Amino acid sequence: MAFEQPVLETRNLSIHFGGHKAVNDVSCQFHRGTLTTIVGPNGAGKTTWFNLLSGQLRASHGKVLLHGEDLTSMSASARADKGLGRAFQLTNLFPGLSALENVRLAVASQHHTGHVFWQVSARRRDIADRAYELLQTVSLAHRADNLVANLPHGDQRKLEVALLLALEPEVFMFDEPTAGMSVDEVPVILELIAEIKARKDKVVLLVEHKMDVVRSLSDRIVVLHNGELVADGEPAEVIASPVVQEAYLGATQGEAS
Ligand SMILES: Nc1ncnc2c1ncn2[C@@H]1O[C@H](COP(=O)(O)OP(=O)(O)OP(=O)(O)O)[C@@H](O)[C@H]1O
Repeated sequence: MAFEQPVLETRNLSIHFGGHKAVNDVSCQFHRGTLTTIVGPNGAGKTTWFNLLSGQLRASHGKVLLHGEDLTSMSASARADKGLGRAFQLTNLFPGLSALENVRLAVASQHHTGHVFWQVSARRRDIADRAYELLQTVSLAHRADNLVANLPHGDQRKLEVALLLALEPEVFMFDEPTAGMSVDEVPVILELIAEIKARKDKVVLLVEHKMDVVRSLSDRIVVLHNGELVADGEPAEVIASPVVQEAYLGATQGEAS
């Protein structure tokens, strides 16, 4: 693994809002088959760094590379086409369509076949089958015909994961995927993330505050504090490090323990 080229890399990635350095000089590499959790106290720069990766924000300085290709000046949609997939906390769902229609649209966007008449109906069938299969994967088959606007919050979050799976990205980015979910809904999402990790062919990046989740899923933890990368390594080692204890005890007492 150490000799493999990284799938994703940031080099000196920075963004400044006026004089405030929200992300400052962050360099790290992510390899295929790994799950890395980005932790840090509130305001540390985690979401901003995600935004710089996915293209919602443009860097003031530094680079984002995917397989060595510089994506830094590309739009968010161009980066998504290249393989950077991000779950967007419900903003990419169509509330007026059913759960199945939402997934079908995402699957259809990935199927580029010809327009020969006999191919069209076979293609439609494939897309519908795949969409239904993805709903089953996220335990939402029973909600297939429900309008998204009427789904409980937890089901909407699951649907979002189905949309992300439909896009078959190479890099999965999850920003607090279980936020706002009831306790009984959380395991479905965590198991899905664990399954993606178990496939060993993807890069998974997770922003997460809950330390039990971080511990159970992560191969590696990156710690941001005041926009800077202050620790990066194996979970047990990073969690025990003075810099993490201090960062967490300063802002979210008890969570790092
Ligand atoms: N568009 C913006 N303009 C000005 N300041 C911003 C902007 N976006 C983020 N910031 C600032 O950058 C810093 C990092 O914010 P960010 O949301 O990335 O932190 P975070 O680690 O994700 O926090 P949380 O855990 O609370 O979600 C904060 O001080 C925030 O106020």
